[in-house]
Amino acid sequence: MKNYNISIIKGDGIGPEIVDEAIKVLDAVSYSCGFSLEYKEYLMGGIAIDVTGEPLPNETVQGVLNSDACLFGAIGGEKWDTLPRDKRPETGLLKFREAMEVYANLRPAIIYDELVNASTLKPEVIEGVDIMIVRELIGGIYFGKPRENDGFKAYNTMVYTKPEIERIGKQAFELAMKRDKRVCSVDKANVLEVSQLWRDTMEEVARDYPEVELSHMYVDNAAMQLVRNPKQFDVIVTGNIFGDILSDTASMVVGSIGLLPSASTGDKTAIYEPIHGSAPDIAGQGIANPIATIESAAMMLRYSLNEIEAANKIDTAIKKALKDGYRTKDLAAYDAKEVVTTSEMGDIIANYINK
Ligand SMILES: NC(=O)C1=CN([C@@H]2O[C@H](COP(=O)(O)OP(=O)(O)OC[C@H]3O[C@@H](n4cnc5c(N)ncnc54)[C@H](O)[C@@H]3O)[C@@H](O)[C@H]2O)C=CC1
Ligand SMILES: CC(C)CC(=O)C(=O)O
Ligand SMILES: [Mg+2]
Repeated sequence: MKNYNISIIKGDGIGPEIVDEAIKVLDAVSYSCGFSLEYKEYLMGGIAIDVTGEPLPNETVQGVLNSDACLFGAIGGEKWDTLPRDKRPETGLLKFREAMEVYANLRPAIIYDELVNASTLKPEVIEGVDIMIVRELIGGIYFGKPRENDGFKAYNTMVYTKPEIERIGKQAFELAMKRDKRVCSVDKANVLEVSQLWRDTMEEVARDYPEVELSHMYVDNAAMQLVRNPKQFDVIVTGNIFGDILSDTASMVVGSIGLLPSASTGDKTAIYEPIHGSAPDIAGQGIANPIATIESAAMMLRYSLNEIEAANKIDTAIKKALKDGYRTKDLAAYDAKEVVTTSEMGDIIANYINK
């Protein structure tokens, strides 16, 4: 029987709640498809600070590097917000992504037929939406130096090199080749030098993909177009901060931030994580939507473990749970037959794996 080593980072806030549900579903699907998963848990974020004094213990990096794939919840919370920047949970996460060299963050935003009414948009605008946001994850303004805040003047630096843009561009075009062959590159080239390099480099990458149509859009317009007519997008490729913001917007286009999964990939171990944060406002209440994390686990099976049948089974089980009217609180107003807790939603999806 095939056995995979999975590193688990639950993190803070709702992190442990949602990751536990994804593990429940992974256990059901691995049993059903005849492979096994061995989990090892590692610390990152606020919990790691509390236990070890560091937001990213070295053991976590080594453990994840030695695993086949990593499933991650979320980190952060008010308790750690007053720490110096380099000691904060978010810095641990950024350092983690950098250490794993996961430069490509794939964030699919797909409307479930069962949740068309949950979208903030009209059904005719939302039906059939299937967007892949390809966000550059280890460069740009979140990482650029110099960065400083001396209490009077503060600055950050947005930097991209041509090779960094080329590698994320190639990822976007490769994905587009398997989809509708359209890439929209989002930047702010009317104002930023770094965006001009981004745009010019995307044009160069596009020459190797003559079948793919490349368009460019300024990020302010892209934010508007996402809610005006999301179906115009197939693959969106963009930098770190723009992708961060646009994917949260895209989540409400398809109904809830609790629905959007992601894969953070590079040449080492990939990390699978929901796009949302640790949601301290709802932590411990059993109302978080675990679907984004469960779907991230499905992406892990598909991309890192090549267990396609198992990934498809998770997709089908999620759709069945939604079709049968089960909703967590975030979606309670939309065609709910029964409003369920985080843990009940995990149970329902796990039980539907073999039905
Ligand atoms: N990848 C990560 O670990 C991330 C961590 N963060 C951190 O998370 C903390 C909270 O940040 P926020 O800006 O509040 O963003 P957030 O994404 O945690 O929450 C934003 C809003 O969405 C809701 N929400 C999020 N996930 C949900 C789910 N699964 N089901 C139902 N509702 C959900 C929350 O209750 C909140 O009202 C901060 O410390 C932030 O730095 C933020 C984004 C990503
Ligand atoms: C701490 C942030 C950089 C994480 C975030 O908002 C994200 O990756 O979506
Ligand atoms: Mg974000």
